[in-house]
Amino acid sequence: MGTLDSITSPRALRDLGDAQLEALAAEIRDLMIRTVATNTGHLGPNLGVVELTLAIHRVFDSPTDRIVFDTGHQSYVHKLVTGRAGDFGTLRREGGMSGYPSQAESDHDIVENSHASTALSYADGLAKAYTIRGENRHVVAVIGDGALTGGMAWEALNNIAIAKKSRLVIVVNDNGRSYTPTIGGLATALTALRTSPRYENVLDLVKRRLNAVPGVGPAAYDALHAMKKGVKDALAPQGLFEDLGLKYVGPVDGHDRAAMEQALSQAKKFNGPVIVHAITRKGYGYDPAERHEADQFHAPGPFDVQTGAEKPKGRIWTDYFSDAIVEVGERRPDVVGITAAMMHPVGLDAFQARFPERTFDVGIAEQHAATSAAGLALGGLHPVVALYGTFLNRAFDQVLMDVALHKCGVTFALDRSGVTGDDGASHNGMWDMSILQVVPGLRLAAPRDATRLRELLDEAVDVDDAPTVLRYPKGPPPEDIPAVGKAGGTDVLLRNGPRDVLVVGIGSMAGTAVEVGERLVAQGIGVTVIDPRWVMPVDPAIVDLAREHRLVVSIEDSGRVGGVGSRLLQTLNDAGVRTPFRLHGIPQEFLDHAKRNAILERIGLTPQALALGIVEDMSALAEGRATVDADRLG
Ligand SMILES: Cc1ncc(C[n+]2csc(CCOP(=O)(O)OP(=O)(O)O)c2C)c(N)n1
Ligand SMILES: CC(=O)[C@@H](O)[C@H](O)COP(=O)(O)O
Ligand SMILES: [Mg+2]
Repeated sequence: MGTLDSITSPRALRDLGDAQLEALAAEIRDLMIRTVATNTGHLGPNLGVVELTLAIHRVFDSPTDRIVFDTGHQSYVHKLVTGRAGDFGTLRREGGMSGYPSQAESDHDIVENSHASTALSYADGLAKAYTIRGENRHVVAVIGDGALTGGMAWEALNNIAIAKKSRLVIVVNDNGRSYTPTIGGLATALTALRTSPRYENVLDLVKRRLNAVPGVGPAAYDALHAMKKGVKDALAPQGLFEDLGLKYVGPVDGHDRAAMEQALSQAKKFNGPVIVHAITRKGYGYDPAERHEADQFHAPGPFDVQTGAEKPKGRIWTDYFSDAIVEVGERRPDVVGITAAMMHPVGLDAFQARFPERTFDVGIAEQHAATSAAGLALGGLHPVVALYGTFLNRAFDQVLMDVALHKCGVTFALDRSGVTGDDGASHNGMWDMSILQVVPGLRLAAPRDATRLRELLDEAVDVDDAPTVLRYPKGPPPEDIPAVGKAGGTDVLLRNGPRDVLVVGIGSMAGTAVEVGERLVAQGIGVTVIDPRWVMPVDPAIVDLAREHRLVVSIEDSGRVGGVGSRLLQTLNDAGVRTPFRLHGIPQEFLDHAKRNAILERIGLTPQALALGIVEDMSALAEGRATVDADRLG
């Protein structure tokens, strides 16, 4: 029975002595390592915030004081000390604990969105609300150095700096990395502050001298603080936070829990906005994570606890994109690659190794990525911006008004599109094919397999007068799905019997569509299965095919509302084609975390469920029931 089991509330942490807290930290690390080794998750980030989180919960009183985690991937320790240690074995399991804060799990959790750089804005709002309501509550925001490279964080800081009554403590968890080392001027400024030895040595010297003086009291420490400010002004580079008018405490060793508590207590006393700059190491306390070259076990797959060796995983869509973009780079010297702090996860690392001067990591700054890509295109290059689908959401206006309005030849490669599953609601790439439908001139492709990914990427980078988008899911692609014919630019994947049902399989759902077709054939229903490849603009050949069939069914791994199916339906309406239409996609709701296949099963995007639905639709048609018109737009 470890100490952790006795921590049913964070207040219990205050009764523990130093030795018990040391033991607790070790117990927490051990549990996280063993659990993530099988469940997967964000081990590196959480190993780096053990002492920091314990200190926060000992100085502040959650949930009266609110704790907001930016991105939320580093909230395991917080969960463990807020009464959820017993459930930790269900981490990222369907029906189990989320890998991010969850209001449904605990009233200690408040922000669930896993999109980075939002915490300071939430915290600004919360602190102002408590001030206006006269509630004596502190807000503590934990934000990583990577998340600080996101524009929203600076929009928030600009406001927080003048919100003098906000009892807001911002803990900058500075481990120098996003996945890879954090880039940019901010990282340089943080590093300068973190590593100015003269600043540290002078302060230690002053502290030692003060301690040697008998009867040193609080006045002397206030004098030390004033001196520290003077020292910092004199020796350390001007803190960019102080230039904004924010109080600054640090840098503090984020693994020295007592030092963190002292800094947090000092910050708490300010009763106004203040930054506590904590220096930590990602993966701290687990050698395989600390030594992990690529990303210090940011989000490892299953691994061996003893050695840290990750279980080998087969090639995923990302790997095929990685190979294809290098080949494009070989033949097209004008093609450049852009990532938003996810060089390896999006598969641009090989391109970077081959073309370092043509690869840009812009930090967690998708909006800047999109508009700087427009600049690169206006300057005569062809940028390929590689993102996760869900993170394109925040750059929508940039795609619309900075890229498309100017007809810039920018290609967006959206990995993790469709249902991703493990990372919960804000990570599913289920929005891109809806929001991009309204962008004039934009061309959107959804490859069904690795061969089509390569083909479509080649076609996309040849378009220099409009934005092009490729979107593909998490995980391994299917075996190649050959076409048996063509209709316009559309691949025909299966044709059998009379023209009863036209099944439009979009991207990763093309394979499912073929299986649906095969089931229909077995039921004596005639079927044509097609893959549009380019889903925007709509291929006129599909309108002709729809006219010739008795029922059209679209299947997409994207939100139903405003997606490709909706666009196709509207196109048919506009062409006066009244063929009954059934539209299948992801229900427009926030999906709880679970494995991708389990979610697809639950929402009916499986060959069995889809085929059954079509058989029902066909009999409804035969009996003159009008249900299949339910999806027709007015
Ligand atoms: C808008 C957005 N872009 C990209 C990501 C992917 N992502 C998750 S964590 C992370 C790195 C975060 O670095 P940092 O804030 O320093 O936290 P650390 O992992 O170092 O604790 C990134 C890029 C995201 N969650 N949100
Ligand atoms: C927190 C975050 O946004 C990323 O770390 C994400 O969890 C990674 O997802 P994949 O595991 O699909 O690369
Ligand atoms: Mg970091």
